[in-house]
Amino acid sequence: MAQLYSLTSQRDISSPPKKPSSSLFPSVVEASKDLSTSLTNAATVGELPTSTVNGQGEATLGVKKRVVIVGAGISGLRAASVLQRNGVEVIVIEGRGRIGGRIHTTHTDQGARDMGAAWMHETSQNNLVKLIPRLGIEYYYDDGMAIYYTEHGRAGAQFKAKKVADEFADYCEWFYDTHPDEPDRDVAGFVDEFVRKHQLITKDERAWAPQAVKEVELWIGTSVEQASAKHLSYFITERNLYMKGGYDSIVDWTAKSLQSNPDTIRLGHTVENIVWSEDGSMTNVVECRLKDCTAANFTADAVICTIPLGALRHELVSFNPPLPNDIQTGLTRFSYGALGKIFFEFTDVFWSKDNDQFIYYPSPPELEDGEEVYSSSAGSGSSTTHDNILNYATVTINLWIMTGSKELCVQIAEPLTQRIEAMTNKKDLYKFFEPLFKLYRTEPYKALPSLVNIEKTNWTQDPLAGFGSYSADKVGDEPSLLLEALDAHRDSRLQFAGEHCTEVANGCVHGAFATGEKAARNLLRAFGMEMDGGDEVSLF
Ligand SMILES: Cc1cc2nc3c(=O)[nH]c(=O)nc-3n(C[C@H](O)[C@H](O)[C@H](O)COP(=O)(O)OP(=O)(O)OC[C@H]3O[C@@H](n4cnc5c(N)ncnc54)[C@H](O)[C@@H]3O)c2cc1C
Repeated sequence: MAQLYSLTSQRDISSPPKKPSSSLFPSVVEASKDLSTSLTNAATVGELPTSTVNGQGEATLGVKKRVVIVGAGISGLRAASVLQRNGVEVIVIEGRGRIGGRIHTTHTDQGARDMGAAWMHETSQNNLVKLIPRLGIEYYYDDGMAIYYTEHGRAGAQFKAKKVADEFADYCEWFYDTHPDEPDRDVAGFVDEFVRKHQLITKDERAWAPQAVKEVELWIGTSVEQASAKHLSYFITERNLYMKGGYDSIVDWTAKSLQSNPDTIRLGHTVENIVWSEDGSMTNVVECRLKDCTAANFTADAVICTIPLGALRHELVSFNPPLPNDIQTGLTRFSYGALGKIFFEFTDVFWSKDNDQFIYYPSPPELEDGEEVYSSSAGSGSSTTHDNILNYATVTINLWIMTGSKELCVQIAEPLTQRIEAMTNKKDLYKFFEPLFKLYRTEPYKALPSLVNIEKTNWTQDPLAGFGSYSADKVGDEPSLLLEALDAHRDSRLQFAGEHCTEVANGCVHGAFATGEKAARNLLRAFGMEMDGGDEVSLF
């Protein structure tokens, strides 16, 4: 798969798209033919245009517009269903053999495992929550009291490092609100300075608060050493809702209207190149490669590209002509993170049955004077001299409480995600994580029960996921540049959608969903078509 992509990104698309002649129909075929000859065995789909292209973006009476949507993730599916409902012919091109993209539920006899999105975030503002009662989805707000651990065991009620970390996050937001011209810096460095200057915290809190800040890594998917302090997304008050049966029910609902025609969603088609025009004066062509290496082209009045930010940044799809400068600049100033998950199934539940999450903070480095920061009652010495999971912040989900399965899901962030996702030996994998499970035992004198099964994510190995999980603000990023650029091109026949195309709910399913709807609406407006009033989950 990676090889296919590297070939793609180097391919020279030498023939520029043709301007239509005064007779529009022939020009559409011409453009398709020219492009199909540039690919061996290319089958051009849509040679009979469903609409005329008049260069003005006006709808032509009685002729259906066609839009090709690249990607059958939540944003692409939503875009397609909104367009279809409003009378547009849609074709969704998807590289995988399944729909859903970064929503991927696997089902075992123990229950559902969400390898990608698992929670509905910001539940007070998230319109998708309306689907929970409507579809009768079983849910659980897993925001009960978490247990905090260090390598020395369970932290007590007076462990205030987390509070100091929250205070730092407040300070960070205030600082950049009031000093917008101050240079960005990494979160790790900024929190170190914060605790050093803080005169009212204890020595232990000064040492542990920067460790507690690392909990944010499991939200943003990247390390505090890389994360931007200026754009730190820190979630303190919102509620999160977990769907016990898996997130795929939301994907299925979104895709339902598209599945009545089996030709609407084309699975196993990897898009390599998009020939596009901003103003509709030329036909758009989406060029794909199938698993058996044959090629297929799809012509359209417009294209919505929903491939992940990581894929755009790696230039895994080429654009002809190249993307406008403002969009290209925006792409370079918005980074991509890598949250990973590993599911461990055991023969028995050995952890607390009362708590939703177990949060682990790695030990701080020694203080400058070499003094040990935290004296261990366990007296086992520092585990952090060993190469294991205890050197990293983790958030572990208690699946037993959610689904009754004897499973824990450990969440990790980059750069550890890349390393773990590349591991193939399950024995080595378990050995790496085992010290964490030993800590979580409610009866520490007992041996751990047998491991039944391990399943891990592989987003960082996957070009269709852009080699990561979702967008992340790293030092020096300015995500508003991309969003402003997309807005400046809101009438373009090449639209972008996906979790990276929004400031609100960025990185989340409901954010991605809304961008699909927005891109569809932009096109309907550009086509001069009436829009319906939306449905119950519309954000407009
Ligand atoms: C581990 C993990 C945990 C997460 N947890 C949560 C959570 O709890 N809550 C939450 O709200 N969000 C979460 N997210 C984020 C959420 O999953 C995404 O924001 C959302 O699903 C993105 O949808 P999308 O449509 O933008 O992109 P995608 O779902 O990635 O859809 C893009 C589609 O394009 C396809 N594609 C890519 N390249 C090509 C190509 N060249 N040709 C054809 N098709 C292509 C892909 O296969 C994919 O199907 C998580 C993500 C991950 C990875």
